[in-house]
Amino acid sequence: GKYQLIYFNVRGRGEAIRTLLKDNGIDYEEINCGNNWQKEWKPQMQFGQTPALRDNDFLLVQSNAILRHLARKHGLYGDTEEEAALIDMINDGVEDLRSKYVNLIYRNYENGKDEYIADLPNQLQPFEKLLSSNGADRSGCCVGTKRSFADYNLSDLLDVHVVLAPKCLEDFPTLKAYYQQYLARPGILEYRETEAFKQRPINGNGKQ
Ligand SMILES: N[C@@H](CCC(=O)N[C@@H](CS(=O)(=O)O)C(=O)NCC(=O)O)C(=O)O
Repeated sequence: GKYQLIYFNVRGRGEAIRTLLKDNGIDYEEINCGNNWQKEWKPQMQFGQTPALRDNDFLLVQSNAILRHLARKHGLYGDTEEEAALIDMINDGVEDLRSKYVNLIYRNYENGKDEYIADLPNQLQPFEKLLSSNGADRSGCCVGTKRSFADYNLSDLLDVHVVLAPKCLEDFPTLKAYYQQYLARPGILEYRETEAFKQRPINGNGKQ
């Protein structure tokens, strides 16, 4: 049956999942749990949180577990154990920076934005180095020659940071090219022209 993505109407931790599904032509239904979150949806979730993926009668939460589940099922986890390990390593690095970004947005935006942006080059440098050094064939893959789930998570992370700090990729040519290749992918280009994408806020509190 069709997958269901259960999440709020924000990009947040759901957007990497959406772009993976869209870019790979995997059909899914979007369920907005914001309307009756506390009573109807939260109690169903193993950690009381969302995003959640329903795969027939299998309910999975934790955004990175969802990405990995879809990657295993749809061939987006590299071709070797080493590639899978590098994909995991990069995705965990994405998670580290995403957690810092989420903390800024929801807990420290006014007082922390300038300092966060000043430190952002230090946070992006490891990704620039990784993408430059691992011999990826420059087709927009962070590992090897095939897209992986980490590419959707990293690309969404760059996307939200370009909104927060428009010039943040200027000193990182490899990251910038990687991000532009992502935006140019037919599946992504088409998705970003939909009303569903354009109307969706990046975060739940209107800050970006
Ligand atoms: N580690 C979890 C974090 C999920 C999370 O923090 N979800 C928030 C929404 S969001 O921050 O991802 O937009 C939530 O469910 N909040 C509602 C609640 O906690 O009741 C993941 O990666 O999925």
